[in-house]
Amino acid sequence: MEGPRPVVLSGPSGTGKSTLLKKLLKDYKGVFGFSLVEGYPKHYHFRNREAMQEDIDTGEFIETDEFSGNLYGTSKCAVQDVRAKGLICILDVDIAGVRHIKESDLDPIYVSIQPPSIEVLEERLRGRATETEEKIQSRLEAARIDMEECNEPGLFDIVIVNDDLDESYEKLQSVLKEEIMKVQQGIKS
Ligand SMILES: Nc1ncnc2c1ncn2[C@@H]1O[C@H](COP(=O)(O)OP(=O)(O)OP(=O)(O)O)[C@@H](O)[C@H]1O
Repeated sequence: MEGPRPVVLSGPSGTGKSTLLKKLLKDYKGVFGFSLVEGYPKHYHFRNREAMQEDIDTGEFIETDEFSGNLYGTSKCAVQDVRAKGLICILDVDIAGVRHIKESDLDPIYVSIQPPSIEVLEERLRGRATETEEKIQSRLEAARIDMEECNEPGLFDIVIVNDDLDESYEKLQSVLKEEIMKVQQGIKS
């Protein structure tokens, strides 16, 4: 397949994925891209519910979610579109999404961002002050599972324990170096 490999960023909520991603987007302008999200019934990229369900059933979607009757998701096709533009497509998915992508032919680089400990994660979630107590508890529960499963052999190319932010960012850049260089060379030529 043409174009740079996509990147899967996974890991518990509050572990620092958005923080690291923001740094990447700032330092490497015009290198990364995001796949469009399609949805029903109220969505900018509107899909007919039956047609979308058919695509979900045949495995065309990497991730879907339904919230208050709104169905939305990311299709493999949308990821390929970003790749065809010569950009590294960023996918922020949970571990179930990672397993699903493994069954596809997307061939991304799999990166897991983990907290140094559950206690530190709790501090970060509380420090962000964006969640209710109930939400914090459910995120911590999901995090415990994620922290265990991320070490499963062959699941991730790299597991970055995000303790020192600069060190984590260095590690992230180094695992993406080859793909970043491909895009930058493409921009120059
Ligand atoms: N290495 C770090 N050391 C200390 N604090 C950090 C570090 N990385 C991120 N943080 C802080 O932790 C909080 C959570 O980070 P962030 O919002 O990036 O997490 P996330 O993984 O993107 O979460 P979500 O999946 O819920 O969007 C933020 O307040 C951020 O500033």
